[in-house]
Formats: sequence, structure tokens, C-alpha cells
Amino acid sequence: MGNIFEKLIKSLLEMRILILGLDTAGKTTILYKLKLGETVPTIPTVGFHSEMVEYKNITFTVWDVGSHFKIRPLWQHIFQNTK
Ligand SMILES: Nc1nc2c(ncn2[C@@H]2O[C@H](COP(=O)(O)OP(=O)(O)OP(=O)(O)O)[C@@H](O)[C@H]2O)c(=O)[nH]1
Ligand SMILES: [Mg+2]
Repeated sequence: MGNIFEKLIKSLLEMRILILGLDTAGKTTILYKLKLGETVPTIPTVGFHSEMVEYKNITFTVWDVGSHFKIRPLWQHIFQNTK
């Protein structure tokens, strides 16, 4: 039984969430609201960054990807294994 719970917890820890959207849509703002519980000033995301987020007893990794039109062709490479 303990093994089932260990597997469930492990799968939750490995869950990755990808935030995509057009420039200034509020992606980074959402990420920090989830992580810190507050709205923080942001600057346009260059490239990407990820944060481990704990929300309502669930831990997951959130990938926040810059949306400049030059970066958008790279989005296809980060879809894999993302839920
Ligand atoms: N009024 C309003 N402004 C918001 C909201 N969410 C974000 N903003 C503002 O919109 C601007 C851009 O927010 P970001 O979270 O940096 O947007 P982003 O989608 O990460 O932008 P890029 O990194 O350039 O792709 C910031 O000045 C935020 O304060 C919202 O729900 N309402
Ligand atoms: Mg951003």
C-alpha cells in the first residue's frame, strides 16, 4: 500500500506545467502569484525560467516561457512530457 502512495507522490512531484501565451499576457505574474501568493512586478521574460511551486499540498514544476516572436518557434521543443 505504501508503495502506491510513494508512486502517486513521485508522479505529482514530476508533474510539469507549461505556461504559454502572447507577450504581456500575464504568464510570469501567474507563476509568482502561485509561488509567492502575491503579485510582484515583472519584466519581459527572456528565454524561459522554471520554478518549483507548492500549491494546496501539490508540488509541481512550472515552466514560464518568453513569448517574443523570435522565441515562439522554440515552443514546440518544450511540449514533450508537459501536462
Ligand atoms: N491589469 C492587469 N495587469 C496584469 C495582469 N497580469 C499581469 N499584468 C501586468 O501585465 C504586465 C505583463 O505581465 P507579465 O506577467 O510580465 O507578462 P508575461 O506574459 O510574462 O510577458 P512576457 O514575459 O513578455 O511574455 C505586467 O505589468 C503585469 O503587472 C492582470 O491580470 N491584470
Ligand atoms: Mg514573462
